[in-house]
Amino acid sequence: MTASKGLEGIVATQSAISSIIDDTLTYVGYDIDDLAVNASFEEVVYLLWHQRLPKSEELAELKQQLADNMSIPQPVLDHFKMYPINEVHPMAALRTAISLIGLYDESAEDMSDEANYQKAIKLQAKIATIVTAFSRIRKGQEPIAPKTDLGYAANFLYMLTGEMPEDIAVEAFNKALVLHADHELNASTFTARVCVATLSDMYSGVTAAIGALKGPLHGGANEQVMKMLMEIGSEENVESFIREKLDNKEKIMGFGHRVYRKGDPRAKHLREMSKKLTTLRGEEKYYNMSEKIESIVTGEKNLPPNVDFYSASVYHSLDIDHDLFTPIFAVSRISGWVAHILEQYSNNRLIRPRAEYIGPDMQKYVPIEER
Ligand SMILES: CC(=O)SCCNC(=O)CCNC(=O)[C@H](O)C(C)(C)COP(=O)(O)OP(=O)(O)OC[C@H]1O[C@@H](n2cnc3c(N)ncnc32)[C@H](O)[C@@H]1OP(=O)(O)O
Ligand SMILES: O=C([O-])CC(=O)C(=O)O
Repeated sequence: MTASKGLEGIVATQSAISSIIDDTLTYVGYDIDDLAVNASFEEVVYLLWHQRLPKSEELAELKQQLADNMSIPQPVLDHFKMYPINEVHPMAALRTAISLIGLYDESAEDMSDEANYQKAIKLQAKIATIVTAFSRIRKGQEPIAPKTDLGYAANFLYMLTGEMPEDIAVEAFNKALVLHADHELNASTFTARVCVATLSDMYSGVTAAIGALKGPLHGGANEQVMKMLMEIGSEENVESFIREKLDNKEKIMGFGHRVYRKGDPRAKHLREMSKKLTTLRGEEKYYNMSEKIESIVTGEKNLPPNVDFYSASVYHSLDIDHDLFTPIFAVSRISGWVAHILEQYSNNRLIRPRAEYIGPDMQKYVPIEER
């Protein structure tokens, strides 16, 4: 038995949800470039959960179900006030809150297909409210109730600020949600599948997935990218900052990928949005700095940007707090986690790989007084 470090190159499951072949990403066979330009996030959610695009009445029904399920139990809101909220990372708060809302769902342990589908809707609906309510409560503001006539992207931005978002912000946010929704067997999705393959419940699977997404080698990279841009501060500083990091063999956040070699197809959409939005906000410097970083890192290391790189300046341009970038990733990716959890339940087998043992051999027990 020989281990593949990080399970590189191991095919661990079959899936009909999304695929990455020759650097092309598809959701259920639809190219991400096509969906990014044409689809609403709700259509993508339906696509991932049903493996087909919705007809208009099916889409309307899903939108209604999401709108009807957005409120969260008062004890979850009260819970945010119980700890030093300004010292807590929103991803940690989200991880706990998702687990907590499971306690208020009477059907949490009901493993029927219908109950699991209802849980999917509840989770997708409530995660937007959790993230926005947390953000407001920590600023001493009251949470804002969703508007049932708004789409998912618009509602998120509305609940965050209490103001009706501009069309351009809704369009950009919707596109970002579409681009982040699913990604084959990435670390957080794999985590979710491993968890529920024990026949544990959906809340456990999603809670585990949030924990995996939080790390800076995965979804947590988008916040780190913004931190780096702020630290660099100006275009003139890019060259020396990045070269020093590369010389010190430090990783540049937002670059590299386990699967893509030539590049992440999502990055170009985010690059385009970053250019447009930073220009509109008079903050072109973040786009210009990003472009310069890209040119150095690709030139020196042949590492293209991943989805996390330009999403940072996009979210910054939408006036979103930097530590909410990864929770927003989760708001989108929960659609993929849930799709994979439903797929895992539908054809389940316990996921239990082996380890290549490299520890000592043939040891004899030594009584404690003789050690
Ligand atoms: C949504 C997402 O999860 S997208 C990924 C988000 N994560 C990041 O942006 C963090 C930065 N990137 C990375 O850490 C990695 O590229 C990962 C985690 C994405 C992929 O990791 P792996 O496939 O395990 O590649 P690994 O970390 O082994 O890197 C291979 C080589 O490329 C180098 N490398 C990889 N990424 C980077 C980077 N961002 N900056 C500099 N060097 C890098 C490594 O140092 C290593 O070099 P070596 O062979 O000389 O030791
Ligand atoms: O697939 C991966 O390893 C990481 C990634 O890009 C994602 O989850 O979107």
